Formats: sequence, structure tokens, C-alpha cells
Amino acid sequence: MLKKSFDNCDLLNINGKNFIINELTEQIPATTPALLKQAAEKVVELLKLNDVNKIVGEEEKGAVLVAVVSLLTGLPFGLARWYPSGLRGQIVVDFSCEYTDGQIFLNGVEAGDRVVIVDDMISTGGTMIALIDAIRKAGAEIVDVVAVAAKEEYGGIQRIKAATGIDVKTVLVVSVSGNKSLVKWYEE
Ligand SMILES: O=P(O)(O)OC[C@H]1O[C@H](OP(=O)(O)OP(=O)(O)O)[C@H](O)[C@@H]1O
Ligand SMILES: Nc1ncnc2[nH]cnc12
Repeated sequence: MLKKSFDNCDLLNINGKNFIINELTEQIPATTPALLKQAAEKVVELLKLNDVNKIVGEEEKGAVLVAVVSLLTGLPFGLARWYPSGLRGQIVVDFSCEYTDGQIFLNGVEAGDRVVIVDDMISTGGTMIALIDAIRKAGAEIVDVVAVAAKEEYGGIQRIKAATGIDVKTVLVVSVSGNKSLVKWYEE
């Protein structure tokens, strides 16, 4: 079901970047609980959870998945926001992603935490690099990073590895260079 939902989807060109019109991240068509559950279960299967005390993700599409992974694992979660709330304890880090750049504001991560990062999609890897920087700035340790999908042509996984030393695992890799999306690899 998950593999099928990312395969043969329409692609929408936004400033030269190919956006996958799909059920899990874009609600086209509406996300079913069965698909969301399968995506979260696949992420949990890949996650190394030894002595981990927290999940970290980013709003807003990623947060839907993080919430379900939290329910499945019983672990609390922190989130990076795109706007400052003015709350004390927010960690601020610059980011640059596929469509824009700016800052992220991380809540809920403390020094000494052992965290796993969960996200829906990796494109350029810019958001993930900023999230990793913010978590390290908070004094927490990153034990594992899992995303549902990576877009093959954008080199995000390699960029994250080069910038942070971290290997990101994904459930699937999807190509966006044709007329439609094509799932190139899927973790059975
Ligand atoms: O690898 P990158 O180039 O950084 O892109 C990946 C990011 O883009 C998506 O979020 P999006 O920017 O669509 O924001 P949203 O989750 O707030 O809708 C996705 O959830 C990732 O966080
Ligand atoms: N649905 C999507 N398709 C392609 N790239 C994305 N980046 C974030 N959401 C995406």
C-alpha cells in the first residue's frame, strides 16, 4: 500500500523542483489511517531504539508521522517549528531546503537526551541537516534517523552524510525525473 502510494504519482513542478502529489504527505487523495499506520510501522521497524528516550521531527507534514510513531513506541516527542514562539529553551538554527531558507526553532529536546529523528521526505537534505545541528546544539545525542521517502535525484542522503556524518535510513527511494514518480527501491 505504501509503495503503491508513492508510485506513478503526478509530479508538480514548483520552481523547477518536482513535487510528488501523493496520499501520505499531500492528502491527494485524503490520507487513510491504514496508510499512515503502515508508514509509521515501517519507520518503527527500521528504527534503532536502544536506550532512546525521545523522538524528534519537524512540523508540519513530518509531525503527523512523528505523532503516530510516538503512539506506537510510547516515546515522547519534540518538534522543530518554522516560526519562533518566544518560549524559553527554543534552539534556533539556520536552514536551507528545496523551496526556501530561514530558521528552525526546536522545542522539547534537552541536554543528555538520546533521540531518534523521524521525517516523511528527504529532498535536498537541508531541513534534516538543520534539525541534526539543532539537536546537537541542545546537547542531545542522535541515535538513529529514519524517513519514509527520499527523492533519488536530489542527493539529500549523501548531503546529510557529508555534513553530519549520519546515515539516514529510508523505507523507499523514489525517482522524480520522468513524467510520473517511480519507486526505485522499497524496504520489504
Ligand atoms: O530535504 P529537504 O530539501 O530539506 O526537504 C524535505 C523537507 O520538505 C518537507 O517539508 P516541507 O518543506 O514541505 O514543509 P512542511 O512539512 O512544513 O509542509 C519534508 O517534510 C521535509 O521536512
Ligand atoms: N510531496 C512532495 N513531493 C516531493 N518533494 C517534497 N518535499 C516535500 N514534500 C514533497
